[in-house]
Amino acid sequence: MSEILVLVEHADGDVKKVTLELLTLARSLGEPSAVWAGPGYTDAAKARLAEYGAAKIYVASSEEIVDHVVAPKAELLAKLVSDSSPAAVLVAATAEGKEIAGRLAIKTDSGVITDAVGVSEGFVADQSIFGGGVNVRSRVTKGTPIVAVRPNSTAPVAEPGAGAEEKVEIALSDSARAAKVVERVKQERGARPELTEAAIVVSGGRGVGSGENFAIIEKLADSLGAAVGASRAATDAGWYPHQFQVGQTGKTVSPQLYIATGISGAIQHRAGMQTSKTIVVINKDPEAPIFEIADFGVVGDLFQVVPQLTEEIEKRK
Ligand SMILES: Cc1cc2nc3c(=O)[nH]c(=O)nc-3n(C[C@H](O)[C@H](O)[C@H](O)COP(=O)(O)OP(=O)(O)OC[C@H]3O[C@@H](n4cnc5c(N)ncnc54)[C@H](O)[C@@H]3O)c2cc1C
Repeated sequence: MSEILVLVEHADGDVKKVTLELLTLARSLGEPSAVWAGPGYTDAAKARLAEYGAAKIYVASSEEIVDHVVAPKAELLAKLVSDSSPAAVLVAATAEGKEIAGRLAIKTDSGVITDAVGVSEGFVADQSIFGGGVNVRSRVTKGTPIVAVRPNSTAPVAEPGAGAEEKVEIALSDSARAAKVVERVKQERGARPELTEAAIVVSGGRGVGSGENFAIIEKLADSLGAAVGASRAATDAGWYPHQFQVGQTGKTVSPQLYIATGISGAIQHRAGMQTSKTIVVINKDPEAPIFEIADFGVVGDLFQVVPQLTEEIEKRK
């Protein structure tokens, strides 16, 4: 069976959900080999990768890999492409993943497709463009297909693989060492789950009215153990940080439950949340386009509905 390399995204030793999605996708195309770059590899990480079908796990755990943000990972993948001639390489379409994909394409003289939302037989990649208005199918015609797949495009499904470990030594080139990390400041992580990995997301839009008012969105989110998201209108107004923006130019989420409050449902917002399993809308305008994709809708003032909903949820705990 043809080998598909999957670059592992990990933080603090934990394998990120997007990697489980990529392994699931890779299983439908061939035999996945996970590629772990940098320190932090543990037995738990190995078990997780094998649980989702990694037949092989390449481990390059040199500290040096994280001393130089992106370039070493591209060099590592290029070495593996040259050594084992895989049928394709899948990376997450995160900012870092896309840069690695581009560098790898140059190094291996291959074609690259970014922001895919699916990959099917023959490595034909689906891309959803113009805010989900147009679907494009593309195929790499030169070299090893390199595809950056958007998080939350595939539902992760466990199916065990052999998880055979293979250590990889890599001698970085001078150009990979040309930019070195001089300081790392860890971002404060609150108690809430990470936006793209959360099972429930509560988002607020322009209807929330101010940054202070986002407190009621946060309260509802906390009552459900959810992440908080925001529309671009809310982030552009400075009411909520940009890293929480959902949509075409923000994050793509696909939780079990998405609660949209005070959001009209512009196509660019929908592009980032329309694959959520259940969508609940709270909006005072019954004509708001977001109701078109709602499973449940409440026509009402969010300043009345949201606190009542939070209170009811808290009572039932
Ligand atoms: C290139 C490009 C990229 C973009 N990328 C993104 C993106 O990634 N994400 C994104 O979100 N947008 C994006 N946008 C912007 C997008 O087009 C919309 O402008 C934006 O999504 C609107 O945000 P909103 O729904 O919060 O605001 P509005 O469209 O103003 O809607 C506010 C809603 O709140 C409701 N409301 C008001 N008061 C209350 C209340 N008290 N109770 C209940 N409901 C109330 C109103 O009825 C209305 O439906 C992008 C635009 C462009 C051009």
